[in-house]
Amino acid sequence: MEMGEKVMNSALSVSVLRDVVTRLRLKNNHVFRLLNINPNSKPVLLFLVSISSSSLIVLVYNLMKVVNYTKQRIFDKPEMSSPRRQFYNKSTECREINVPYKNRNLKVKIDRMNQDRYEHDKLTFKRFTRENGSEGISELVVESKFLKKLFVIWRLVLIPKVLHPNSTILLGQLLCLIARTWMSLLVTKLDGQIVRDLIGLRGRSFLRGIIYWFLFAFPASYINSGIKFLTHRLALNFRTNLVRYCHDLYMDPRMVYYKMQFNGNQSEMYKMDSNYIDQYMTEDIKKFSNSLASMFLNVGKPTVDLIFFAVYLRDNIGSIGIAGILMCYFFTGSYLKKHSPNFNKIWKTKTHLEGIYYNYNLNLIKNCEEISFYQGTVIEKNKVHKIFNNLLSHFTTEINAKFHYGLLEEYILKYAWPAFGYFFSGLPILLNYNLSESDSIKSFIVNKRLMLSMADAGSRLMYSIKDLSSLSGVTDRIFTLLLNLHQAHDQNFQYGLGVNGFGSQLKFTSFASRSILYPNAQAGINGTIQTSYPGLRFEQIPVIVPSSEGANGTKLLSRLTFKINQGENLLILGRNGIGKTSILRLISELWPLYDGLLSKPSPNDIFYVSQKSYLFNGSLRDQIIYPLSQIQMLEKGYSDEDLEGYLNDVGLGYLLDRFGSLDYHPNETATMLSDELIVNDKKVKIYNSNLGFGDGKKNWDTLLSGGERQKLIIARVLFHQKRFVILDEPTNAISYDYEDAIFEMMKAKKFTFITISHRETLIKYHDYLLQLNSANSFEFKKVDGGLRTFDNVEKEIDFLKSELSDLEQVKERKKELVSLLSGSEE
Ligand SMILES: Nc1ncnc2c1ncn2[C@@H]1O[C@H](COP(=O)(O)OP(=O)(O)OP(=O)(O)O)[C@@H](O)[C@H]1O
Repeated sequence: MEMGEKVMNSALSVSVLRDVVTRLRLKNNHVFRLLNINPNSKPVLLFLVSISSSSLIVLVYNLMKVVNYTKQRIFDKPEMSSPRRQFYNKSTECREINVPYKNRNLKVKIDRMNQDRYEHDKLTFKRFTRENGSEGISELVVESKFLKKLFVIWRLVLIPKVLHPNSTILLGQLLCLIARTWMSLLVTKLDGQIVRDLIGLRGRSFLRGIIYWFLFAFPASYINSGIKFLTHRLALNFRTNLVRYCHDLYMDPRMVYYKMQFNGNQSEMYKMDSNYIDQYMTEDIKKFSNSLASMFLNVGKPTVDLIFFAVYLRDNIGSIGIAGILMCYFFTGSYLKKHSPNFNKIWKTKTHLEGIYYNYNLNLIKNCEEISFYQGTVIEKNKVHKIFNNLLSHFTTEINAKFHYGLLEEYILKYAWPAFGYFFSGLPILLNYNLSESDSIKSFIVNKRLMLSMADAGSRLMYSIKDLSSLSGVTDRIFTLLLNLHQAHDQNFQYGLGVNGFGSQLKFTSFASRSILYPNAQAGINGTIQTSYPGLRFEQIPVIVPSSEGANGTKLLSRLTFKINQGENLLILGRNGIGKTSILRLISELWPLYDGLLSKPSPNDIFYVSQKSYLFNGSLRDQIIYPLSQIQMLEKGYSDEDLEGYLNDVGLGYLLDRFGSLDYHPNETATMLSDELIVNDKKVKIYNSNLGFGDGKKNWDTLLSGGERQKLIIARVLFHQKRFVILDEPTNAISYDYEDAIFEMMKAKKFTFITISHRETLIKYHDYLLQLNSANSFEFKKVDGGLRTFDNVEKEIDFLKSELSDLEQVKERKKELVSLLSGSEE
């Protein structure tokens, strides 16, 4: 109803306007005559065009709203909602996600990831590194490879094809800029006319000039706001493209977010500290998008102005005059540029130091409890002061450099250039004695205004060098980010080699050619991984920390060999730092297999539990079902009652009483966002709390104790019911009685589990023991009914002897203590 009214109003406004125009132009022609206005003059026409086009835009906008509203009413009935539609829309080949907006959920469509595109783009980056080498950091005001890098980002991410919405916006921006400059010329002429009429005491003409001025204001305001709107829109589109591109690479199943730490670019040109990737992905992308979008405005506007004004001025002051002005601009501008500080370097250092300062504060918040226990306030304060002082001294250097440059800049751009303007605009009047006084004033006003506008355009162009310099710095950072992401995303990712390994097929090259290219990386990734194996088998596998040294890197364990079948549980024991978790990293393919054969079940049949309990910002339910969503859980046929059962199994049933329900979210506002959907023919309420919104004040890590967190993770294991579970120290914070119950339960539920632990007491729940003694020594044994089995009698005798000697030592110690106690009593 409301829509209909809006359409009617817009249609009415257009017809009323047409009516008014006809009346004004035809019937009331005498009004124009009275005011001395020409109905066909540019101000009148421009005024009418801007009014009618804005009415048209309002009409089209409202019509589109009505069409969309009707389409939604007819096609998107709520009862037709299916859970699939929420995540993957087959008809449109895109993913839909819910984004909270004004107390409701907006469905945002995200195009499906096109792997081929990224593989193709990778080639461009590889070619770039090959052709441009890896020279040191640029000392120039604008980075030496700036344009090349910008071109790569532009072509691959910002505007990947000619017919792209962003090209349309750019074209619109250019047209608006030309229109604006043209209108400035008209206004300049009008300005001269008004002053001439005033001096010549021509009242009616003066009044006409004022009316024209008011009429001009309409199209000029439209165009100025249009330029600003298009600039903001373009910046937003650039940012969206870049963020999605980075997320596609970073959040890939190839686990780029993990591998980034091993991407060791040594060259300054491509170096990136993965600890600060958050700053690259958030702040830098935002800065890059904003400064690139406004760069068109900052450079494009004065350039268009300069060209237009110069051409127009040539008619007034002649070619020699205009050449003189431009020469003055050129020489003073070059002088200024020569004395400009390296804003590119200044900006890059500032960003880096700010990143360190920001990360330090983040770390302090994250570890506040630990630091408080250690009473580490003083040392932390010293550290933060040191970091801030570095930032402060950089700011001081920057301010000083800017001050000196600013002096020169102000003198030349603000005062010298307008002085040239006055001089050259006065020349025609001084040299042309035949002009009347009012005509020479008009000519002077027009020329002066044009000169000042030209000087202003020139100085804006010079000021934009500073912007260009910081754009060059941020382009460099964005290019480095994309390059590093592509390197870590490469199928043949060469750990630790960075640019040297990017694009090289080390795996397949001959030993001789490899040692010439990379003297340290003398052996590549030669291991074989076999999946869908009904068990776990390690055949002659070395455990090596990934690095540029390749297979010659730090060897934690050598030639590890063991095998278990489905249904047989394994315990891995060993001292701290021997490489237990690293075995898990090999199985999950986070680390490369440099040699040997690894046979493992299909990835869908394995569930990994890491040493640190990973709990995140979401509801209690989300913690149990991670990494599934609530809809996926319901689709699989699980209900909240099942989850409550798992919580009871691990002894956390009381959490339901404490928090009220599984919907509990540490951040209450997040649970308010809900959706009703039909899943498996049942109407269910879906909470979007797993979107991760929260104020961060309360989280599961602070709400639960260490043991409770581990129990919650075990509930997660029970929920997923994968055949193979690999657990890294899963119960080290859980009391012995519950540890017993948990392992018994997992055995009863017929999980095949591989446990990494220090606790020998866990042997009784396992069928096999892998005892890691040192880098070159390990024992793999079958455990029988909780007792160790031995390969030969000698070994069993040795074991019993050591146990007996331990017992003897204990007896001796007991005697000593008893005698000490009796002595003290006496
Ligand atoms: N990304 C890495 N870069 C360099 N060294 C690493 C890396 N990850 C692990 N290491 C080293 O590998 C060694 C084995 O680590 P791992 O985590 O496997 O030990 P662990 O046996 O599980 O020890 P713990 O029982 O204390 O958990 C450690 O000395 C560690 O410093």
